[in-house]
Amino acid sequence: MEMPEASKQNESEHVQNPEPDQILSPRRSLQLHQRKWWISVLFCLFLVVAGDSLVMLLLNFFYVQDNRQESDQDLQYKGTWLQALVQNAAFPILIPLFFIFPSPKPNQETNNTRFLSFRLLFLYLFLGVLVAAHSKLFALGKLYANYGVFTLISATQLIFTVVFAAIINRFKFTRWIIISIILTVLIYVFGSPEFGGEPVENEEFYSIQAWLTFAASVAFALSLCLVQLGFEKLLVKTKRYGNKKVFRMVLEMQICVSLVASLVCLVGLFASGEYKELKGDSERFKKGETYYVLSLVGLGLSWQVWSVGLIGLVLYVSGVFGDVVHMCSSPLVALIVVLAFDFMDDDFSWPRIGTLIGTVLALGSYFYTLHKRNKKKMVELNQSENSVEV
Ligand SMILES: Nc1nc2[nH]cnc2c(=O)[nH]1
Repeated sequence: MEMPEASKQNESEHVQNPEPDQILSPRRSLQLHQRKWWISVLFCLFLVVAGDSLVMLLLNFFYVQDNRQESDQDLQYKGTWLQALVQNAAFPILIPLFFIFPSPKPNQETNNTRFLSFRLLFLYLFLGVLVAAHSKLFALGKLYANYGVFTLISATQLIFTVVFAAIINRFKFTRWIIISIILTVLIYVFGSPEFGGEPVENEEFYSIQAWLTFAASVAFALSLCLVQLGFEKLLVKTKRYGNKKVFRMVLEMQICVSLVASLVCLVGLFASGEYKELKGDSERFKKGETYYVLSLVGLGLSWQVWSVGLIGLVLYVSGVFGDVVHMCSSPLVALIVVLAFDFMDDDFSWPRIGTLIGTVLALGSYFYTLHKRNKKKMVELNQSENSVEV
């Protein structure tokens, strides 16, 4: 059969200009690929830890500056739609990055089918609503009672992530991953930072807080596993971005999901009437309205840094690993909060030093599994090369 002209041209271009990876031996190419992968993983890990630290610093700044002692009792529980909106709304800063990052050629056979676009659209819509829900629920949960109780209940997010990952992603657990998960839960519970948004004693609602935080943890865990499923089944397997996992996928996911989540939170802000309080809130801010706006902008940007890192870890490794890194950052965040704020009774004592050491062990044992997986791939390649030579 006669080959179409365009396809002939494509093929000859392909032969004349092979991709850099194709010039190298398979072994060298795998080595380079694994090195790039490690750099991407470490970069995303850095983003998650930096995002977590910045968010907690700015949240503490926000609530310390909010002059609640000087106003009527119950202001503490308002402003949660605003917090949920801030968690998602700064996504437009990612749009220029999306166009800067290179996109590999899409696969001609599978790209642009209507069915695929519909499924992807549905996934982004569903994830957007889920992210809006956990943003709002976590914001409420944090403000309803003691932060120690909040971390105790929100530690279940990792347990839910593990369960969903086993069901949805068919996640394979190793002994080292299980050790890492157990250590992470302990670190998160015992190494939590101080939080300036705690209510005073007569405002605490433990039973409501428990349910809200529980629901937030389930929604967060489900969103991580669905993001992973979306990457695997809709973006990578269908070769929408060629054969590779590329950072552009992370940006696409984050921009689309945050757009939907921001719209939901915006509707919540107006429908609940919370928007009417923004003026009073900004006037009550000790450092003045400019700092009120700046702290919200800073929070918005910090949440984006965190989310991009988290989704990056889901793409390159898994939802479980993303959650492990997020929760392991807790002792480091606690240390930064001790250094930055002068909260009563908040010091970096031996139990917290212990959680910091635990963090190294938890991440170390997960990294050990990742290292072993990479090594296994290299050994398999060597074996297949040897069997071809024989
Ligand atoms: N997933 C998640 N975990 C948290 N731990 C403390 N705050 C949060 C939050 O807002 N989201």
